[in-house]
Parts: sequence; C-alpha cells; structure tokens
Amino acid sequence: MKVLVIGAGNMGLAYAKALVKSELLSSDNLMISDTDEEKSKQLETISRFDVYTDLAECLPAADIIFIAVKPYHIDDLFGNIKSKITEDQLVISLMAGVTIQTIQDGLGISKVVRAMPNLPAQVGKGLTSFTASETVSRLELSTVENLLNTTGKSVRLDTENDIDASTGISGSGPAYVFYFMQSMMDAAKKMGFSDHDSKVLVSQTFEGAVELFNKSDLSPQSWMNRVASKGGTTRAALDSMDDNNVRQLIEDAAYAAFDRAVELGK
Ligand SMILES: NC(=O)C1=CN([C@@H]2O[C@H](COP(=O)(O)OP(=O)(O)OC[C@H]3O[C@@H](n4cnc5c(N)ncnc54)[C@H](O)[C@@H]3O)[C@@H](O)[C@H]2O)C=CC1
Ligand SMILES: O=C(O)[C@@H]1CCC=N1
Repeated sequence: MKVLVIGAGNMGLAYAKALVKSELLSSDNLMISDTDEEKSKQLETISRFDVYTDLAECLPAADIIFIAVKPYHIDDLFGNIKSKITEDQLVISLMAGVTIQTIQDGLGISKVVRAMPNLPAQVGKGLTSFTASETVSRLELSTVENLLNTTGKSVRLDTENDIDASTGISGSGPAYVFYFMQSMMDAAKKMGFSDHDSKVLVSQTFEGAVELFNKSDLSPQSWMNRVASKGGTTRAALDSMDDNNVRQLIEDAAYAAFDRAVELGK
C-alpha cells in the first residue's frame, strides 16, 4: 500500500510522521507533497519520506491519498489533479467543512472518507472522527481506521453533520483548552509569577486534572465538587464563572465552530 499526503502543514505533517512511525507503512511507501518549495526543501532534509512539489509525479502511484490543504485551496488542487486521479484511488480528506459530495464532484471519483482530526495528532494523542461514502468497502474502512489510529484514537460517525458537530468539539477543541490555559497563565503573571512558574503552575494543573478525570468514572462536575469546599476559594471562582455565564459562552463557542463547519460546506 502506498500513501500520499497532500499538504505538509500542521496536520498533513503530523499524519505523515505518525504513518511512517507505525508498523503499517514503511517510509518508502509514504509520499508527501506541498506546493511551497521552501517547505518542501526543508522537509527533504529532515524527513525520511519522499517529498514532491509536482503531484503528477507521485499521484499515480498512490492507493490512498490524504488531503490536508486548507479548504480554500481546493479549487486549485482539484483543478490540478482531477485528470490524474482514478476511480480505484481512495481519498481521505482532513479538511474542515468540505463535503464528500464536493470532493466526489471536484475530483470525479467516488471513494471518499471525510475525517476530522485534531492537533494532538502531533504527539499521538489525536482524536479523528470520520465517515465514508457508501462506495468505500468494509475492508477499506478497516484499513482507513488503522491509518487514522496511528495518530491516536478514531471514532466512526454516521453522518457528515456529525463530522461538522465533532469539529466544534474535538477538531477545534484543543484551541479552547489553550484559551483557558492562556487566560490562567495571564492571571498568574498578573499575580507576580515568572513566565516559568506560570507555565509550571498551569501545565501541571491541566495534566493532573485530565489524569484524574481519565482514571475515574466521575464526571467533571463531580470532580469540581471535590475541589470546591463550601464557602472556600474554589466556590468563589466557580460562582464567578457561573455569574458570568461562562458555561453558556463555551457552549456558544462550540456551536459557532459547528455552524462554521456547516457554512464552509456550502
Ligand atoms: N490545524 C488543525 O488543528 C486542524 C486542521 N484541520 C484541517 O487540516 C487542513 C490543513 O490545516 P493545517 O495543516 O493547519 O494547514 P497548514 O496551512 O499548516 O497546511 C496546509 C499546507 O497545504 C499546502 N498546500 C496548499 N495548496 C496545496 C496544493 N495544491 N498542493 C499541495 N500542498 C498545498 C500549503 O503550502 C501548506 O503547507 C485544513 O483543511 C483544516 O481544516 C482539521 C483539524 C484540525
Ligand atoms: O480552524 C479550522 O478551521 C480547523 C478545523 C478544526 C481545527 N482547525
């Protein structure tokens, strides 16, 4: 099996690295392509896989093609590869919002998997949701699942609307966590802590809380109650968040991402 990754950015590169690190694919079976010549040159020096700037040279050899360009790149990309791609090749799109139908029409093929990864894929802790066109066989789906799992966990969803919804939770979600972390670090610095100490205070707090959550059956709400004593400091913080409607604002933010994913598909 030969795999081509189109787009060597945050996500494409995370996938390419995870794929060659796994036992599923040797580095000679992974090709990567990016139109950015500077980036390609740099990649050639640091990576073990074949790097191409011209898709015509590598596309025909690929059984599976990951598309990891930005949604606004697809007109150029599809125009370039439509005449070269064939019906037996399977496309896995990592692009937010872009529908299976758009990819099938744009490329004149039918086997398409639409996946929504997230950035922790870079450290093997990603979550990729995916759904597939009916023309993708069970055997191919199982191969796809194995490929996606090289970056962490995967979840197969029934509909493309579910993929858009998961974009609002897990796809964009790491940024919400970083938002929270940045706000806490800013508060720590305002309280007089050094950059280094602010980072340690915040990162260890996140890591510890996530580990507690993962190693138990308790809900986040139950864990909150264990931290908060009656009339204590945590209750003061949680009351402040509730008074400012922070829960609702986070829900609104997740829906804003979901809605944007739907909008990108139109
Ligand atoms: N960054 C993230 O956390 C996530 C990104 N995604 C999706 O992944 C896709 C890529 O996002 P990033 O990696 O963050 O973007 P990026 O901007 O880091 O990478 C995109 C790469 O595609 C290259 N490119 C553009 N047109 C090309 C073409 N015609 N042929 C070959 N390469 C081309 C660019 O030079 C660039 O290196 C997007 O569609 C995004 O929706 C999905 C989930 C999470
Ligand atoms: O912001 C974006 O559009 C992409 C999709 C999910 C995370 N990053």
